[in-house]
Amino acid sequence: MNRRDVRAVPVDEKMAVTIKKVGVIGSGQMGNGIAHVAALAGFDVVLNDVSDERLKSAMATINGHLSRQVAKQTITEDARKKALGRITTTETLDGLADCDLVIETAVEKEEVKRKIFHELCAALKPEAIVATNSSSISITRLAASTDRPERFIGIHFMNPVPAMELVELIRGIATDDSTFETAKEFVGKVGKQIAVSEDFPAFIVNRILLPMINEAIYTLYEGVGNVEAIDAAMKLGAHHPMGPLELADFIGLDTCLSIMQVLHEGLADSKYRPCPLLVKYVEAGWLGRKTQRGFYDYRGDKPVPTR
Ligand SMILES: CC(=O)CC(=O)SCCNC(=O)CCNC(=O)[C@H](O)C(C)(C)COP(=O)(O)OP(=O)(O)OC[C@H]1O[C@@H](n2cnc3c(N)ncnc32)[C@H](O)[C@@H]1OP(=O)(O)O
Ligand SMILES: NC(=O)C1=CN([C@@H]2O[C@H](COP(=O)(O)OP(=O)(O)OC[C@H]3O[C@@H](n4cnc5c(N)ncnc54)[C@H](OP(=O)(O)O)[C@@H]3O)[C@@H](O)[C@H]2O)C=CC1
Repeated sequence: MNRRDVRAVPVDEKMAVTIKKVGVIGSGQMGNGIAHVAALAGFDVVLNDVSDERLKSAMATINGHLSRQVAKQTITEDARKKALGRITTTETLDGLADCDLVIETAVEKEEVKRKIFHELCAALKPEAIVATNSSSISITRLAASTDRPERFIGIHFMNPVPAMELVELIRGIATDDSTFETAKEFVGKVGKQIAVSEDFPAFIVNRILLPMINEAIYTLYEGVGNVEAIDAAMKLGAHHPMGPLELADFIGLDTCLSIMQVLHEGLADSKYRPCPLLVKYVEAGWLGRKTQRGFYDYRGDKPVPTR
């Protein structure tokens, strides 16, 4: 049977799912953003994280971003209130039991994600779809840690979620057509465009973007330019909206390093070697904006370069 024949097999109607309730695991910048756009689009959202403190701060952040949209008149005050009202929070994966789609957005560490999927699947109904927002990790490998590889998919949002138009969709080797179509419909409903990527390390956007950021860090490491010069060069000389070092701080230096490690290991090519300076910043706990320090120090009134 060739691939076309496999795709022609009708899906089991009993297993088809209509997405009404969306679970989001991890309330960091991506989880907040996905909860935000899904709630605005009318989905009920359950946001999960490991502590209540994190969840409270996430709800405040989401409200802040929604309020900014009200101030800019991109949404109404009524839409803000309704969206916030659609989001509930939970500290346990059991709290996601009645979700139709769960999107995992915890840290970019394979062992953390595998553990989450193992626990999550035990709580979920069999027809529910499980997705990961991973930036780089093999969808096929993550799917294999679940009880439903055919109902598992990569739904990769970009940061900041409310502002970026693109979502990458990545099928694992076992992802079935109905899961792909349901994910595609969901992405359309939250107002984003899709790019379909094959399941290779870091997919499309990060395969191209992260080596550029890593090269910018090498440029800093080798003393070709300082932080200010490198960012100004790429903003003014290549019309990037953010300089590569500012963008690395925005993404999170831990996430940048994890993506480079996945590229380096997965493609076994020395051109993806993470810059030792990136490793040093992560080892220092200087992870960028989220820890107030990275290539810039954000503790004062305005960001100050750290090199
Ligand atoms: C690592 C991965 O796996 C993949 C990735 O995501 S890689 C990262 C991809 N992202 C980028 O490259 C971002 C590059 N930067 C940009 O495009 C722009 O600097 C930016 C959109 C972030 C901000 O643009 P700007 O013109 O300076 O800001 P501003 O006018 O204030 O904001 C534009 C919109 O973004 C929203 N926004 C900005 N920052 C935000 C944030 N942190 N969270 C949520 N929304 C945000 C604003 O609310 C605004 O929304 P509306 O259009 O609804 O009003
Ligand atoms: N940053 C970016 O630009 C993008 C990131 N991504 C991907 O999205 C995912 C999340 O990234 P991002 O939001 O930036 O990361 P953050 O570090 O901002 O947030 C991760 C969140 O997940 C929480 N968390 C950790 N372990 C668990 C767990 N076991 N259960 C529930 N929550 C958990 C963290 O809590 P605590 O801090 O307490 O550990 C934190 O609140 C990663 O896979 C990343 O690669 C995708 C696109 C863009």
